[in-house]
Amino acid sequence: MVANLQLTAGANVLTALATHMWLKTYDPVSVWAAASVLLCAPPIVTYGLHTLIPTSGSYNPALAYAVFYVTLFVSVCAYRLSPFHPLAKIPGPVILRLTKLRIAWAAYIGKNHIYIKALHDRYGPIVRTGPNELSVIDKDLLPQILGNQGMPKGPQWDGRAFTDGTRTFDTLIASRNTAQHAVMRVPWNKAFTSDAVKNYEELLVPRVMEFNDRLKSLSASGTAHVNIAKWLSNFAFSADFGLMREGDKGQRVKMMDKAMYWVVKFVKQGIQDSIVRSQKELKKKDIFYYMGEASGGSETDFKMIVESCILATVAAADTTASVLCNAMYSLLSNPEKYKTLQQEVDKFFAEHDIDAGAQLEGAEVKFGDALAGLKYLNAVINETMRLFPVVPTGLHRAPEPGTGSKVLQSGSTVIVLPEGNSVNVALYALHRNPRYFYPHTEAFIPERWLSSSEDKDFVTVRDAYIPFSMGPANCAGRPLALMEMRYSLAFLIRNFNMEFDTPKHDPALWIEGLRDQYTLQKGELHLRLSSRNRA
Ligand code: HEM
Repeated sequence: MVANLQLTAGANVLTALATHMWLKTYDPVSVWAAASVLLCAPPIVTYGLHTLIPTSGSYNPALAYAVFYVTLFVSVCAYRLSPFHPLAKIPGPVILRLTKLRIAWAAYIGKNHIYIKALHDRYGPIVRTGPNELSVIDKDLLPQILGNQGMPKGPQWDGRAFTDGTRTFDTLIASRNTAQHAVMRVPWNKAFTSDAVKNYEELLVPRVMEFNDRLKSLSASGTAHVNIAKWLSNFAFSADFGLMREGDKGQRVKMMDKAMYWVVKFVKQGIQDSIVRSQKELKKKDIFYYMGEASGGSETDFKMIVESCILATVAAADTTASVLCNAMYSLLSNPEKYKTLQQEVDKFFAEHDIDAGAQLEGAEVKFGDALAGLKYLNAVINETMRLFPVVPTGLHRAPEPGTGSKVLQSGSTVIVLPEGNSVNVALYALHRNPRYFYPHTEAFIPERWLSSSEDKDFVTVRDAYIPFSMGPANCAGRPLALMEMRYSLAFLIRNFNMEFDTPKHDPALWIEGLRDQYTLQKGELHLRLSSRNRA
């Protein structure tokens, strides 16, 4: 009997160790392969043994499972804590060396950005945030991670290809293969040349006008109480879905807020919308026009338009709205900065004679290039994206499969990152690193963007500021996003007096409501708003 137990236990200890070796060597393995081994290995090995050695007593599957799982658990924990792990020398809390459960909790409550920043404050610019994962905010490592010689997207994007139930749609943002990503990126680059962006300006200007008109009519009889966060989200969606006129009837903005959780539901709606677009609006010179042109009318057209529609909608809409809301919050929290911006904008509108209402009706009035020259406006947008980056922790990269490993070096620190391990660049912590932005790192000071490199008042290390990421997978829509934000902010500041709607709504709740769900999701921002008197 004792010999039987020893035999079963010994066989399953060896099986568990072999399973750990297999997982370690070939990770990531498919869920099915892992589940099959974990479920079937103990009974098969034990049964086989008892069949081969008839004198070994009765077959005991419960004991087999118990020994197998306990051994596997101990082996995995010991390895993750051991000096033999490739990330062993990187500092970080012990619990994160063992499991990502703590990070998963922070992500679940939407506060991953705060948690990761606290880790960097304590452990330095390179932290081990999981058994096989690092978080990095060392600017010298950014090109090696995100740049042309960097790495493709990491495993967080596995399984994120969209499906409508019958077809699968690969997306640019989720592509983990460098060559495939480069091919998929071509139409996006064509869709954001400076000529193309000038065409989008024609579509954008009437939207900005309509947005302002709607707010003006709300405040026609004095002061309007508005949740500007909701209005700005609707504004960002308005070109595609006509929300400003109809309200959020299709619940797309609401769905969007939860999109990172309920991707499939959102995508089914996105596919439906893209079918409508591809049938109706491809002739217009919008993003989809250029996408269609780039594909040359091939049979992949439809697939690409669908994929692009979904990605552009997800990538474009709540990103710009998030920055605009955070800019409003920051300006209203710093009245002297608000005043400085208002003076600059008023001067600009006067100089360009933009105040003659009728002139603004037509989309032919375009001054995006001139707005790009407004120093303080741009400084406000920069400072907002420094403190509130739209992708706070999610720039995830991993060594290209088949390359073995990636070597990262900063000064005397050398990290060898084998396949199966990954790196996150946490913009929220990077942009709030006092090494790069000093003094008053946590404060909203647009002036730091106006300083020159000789300026002694501010340290502003521009290489450490990458709100649109960098390298081959940087934000494809950057020029459009910047243009949209400049227009929207300049017109809001020019046309309205705004203040927090206190005491009815506590502005502090705005910060509490910000959630890191890959993009920075927002809560409500209640303002009192009145139209500014015009001469
Ligand atoms: C303030 C607004 C925006 C910010 C801060 C922003 C930021 C970002 C960031 C940080 C990434 C890179 C993710 C990574 O490296 O893993 C990204 C990717 C992307 N963004 Fe934006 N974005 C904005 C608006 C837009 C707009 C308006 C569009 C298009 C209409 C857009 C389209 C994309 C696309 C297609 C990608 C994927 C690029 C690739 O994987 O090659 N974004 N964005």
